Amino acid sequence: MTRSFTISVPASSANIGPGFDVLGISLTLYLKLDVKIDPAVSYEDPHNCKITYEGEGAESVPLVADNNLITRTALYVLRCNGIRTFPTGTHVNVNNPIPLGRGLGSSGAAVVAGVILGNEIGKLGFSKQRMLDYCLMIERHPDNITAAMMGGFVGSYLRELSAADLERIEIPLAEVLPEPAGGADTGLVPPEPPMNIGHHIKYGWAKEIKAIAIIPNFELSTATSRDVLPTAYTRKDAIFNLQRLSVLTTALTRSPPDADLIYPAMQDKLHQPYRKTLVPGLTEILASVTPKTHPGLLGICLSGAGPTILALATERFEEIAQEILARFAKEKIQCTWKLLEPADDGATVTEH
Ligand SMILES: Nc1ncnc2c1ncn2[C@@H]1O[C@H](COP(=O)(O)OP(=O)(O)O)[C@@H](O)[C@H]1O
Ligand SMILES: N[C@@H](CCOP(=O)(O)O)C(=O)O
Repeated sequence: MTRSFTISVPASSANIGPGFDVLGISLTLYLKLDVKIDPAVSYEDPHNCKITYEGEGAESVPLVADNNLITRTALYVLRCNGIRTFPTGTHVNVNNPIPLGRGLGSSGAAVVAGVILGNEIGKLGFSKQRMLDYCLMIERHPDNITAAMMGGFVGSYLRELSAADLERIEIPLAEVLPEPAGGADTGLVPPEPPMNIGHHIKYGWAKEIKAIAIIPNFELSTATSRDVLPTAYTRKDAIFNLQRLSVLTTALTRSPPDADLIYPAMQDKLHQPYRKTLVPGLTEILASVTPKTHPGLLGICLSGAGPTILALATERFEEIAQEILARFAKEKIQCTWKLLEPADDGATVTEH
């Protein structure tokens, strides 16, 4: 029997200033997979999976099942559960409006979509909480993944794992995801993730607050942007962030939002100062676009690992965006911008 369904997963912005690897907001920009399984059709593919792709990344994303992040993730979930390939006649059409490598959680959305795809195809019946465990074996900071899966404005942490569980989660990624084998199935059974790796809480969000994403026209991989970070911090800098984080999560729930509280609470000393070398103009933009110069602005930060800038505001969205665009233009960087809101439902599956 033919089956078709759609998986929808939102983009996300991680960190929100001081919440490095902790805070995330899902955003109303959705990666969509239209999946059709027709056993009467046979695709010439060793994994029985035909991938078609539209949108961001269409020129670069591989369309081979064991090489594409979405289907490779789905294969990992299936193989952990004793299923080697997609069912005969699987067609996955990807529609992706999330720009790649810009700090808007494209890889997080792809991993979440892949885990949900594996769960649906294998009829595994996992809860979102269990699916998070699978996601966290692949993308190991929980901020984007949790926001994309659960939706809304979320805080998350990783449970301290037992020595045996730690061994399972610390194995190299190449041993978790099936390696592109050019068609040959190596027979590898990947390790199942430990239970309940990630814990999260969903905060409220003041209805007046919208998110302006200013997106530069260059990619910055999360890995490169993490490589510039130090391995140790001073107590002073850790306390600086913790103090702001403790205020910010509640300040963003209060109506009307208080810019005097939120703007300083979105300052950070753990990642943004180190990433300025990768995003020309970053320090100047963060310091000079303020609620005083731009009424309506509440706070401003690097979105995820960058290079996108996220400005939270209640009004004058166009004006704020144009100011940041002009500042990037001085650095010879062209940008686009989008006005977004938290995507409350997170990832969803709709049967047709
Ligand atoms: N829709 C997608 N399909 C396949 N691969 C994707 C998709 N989205 C992202 N990726 C992979 O993730 C990479 C970007 O991840 P990353 O550097 O973490 O940036 P981002 O901030 O966008 O998450 C891309 O280069 C690509 O390899
Ligand atoms: N906390 C991570 C978040 C990375 O987000 P992405 O959207 O850039 O993938 C980090 O700051 O490295």
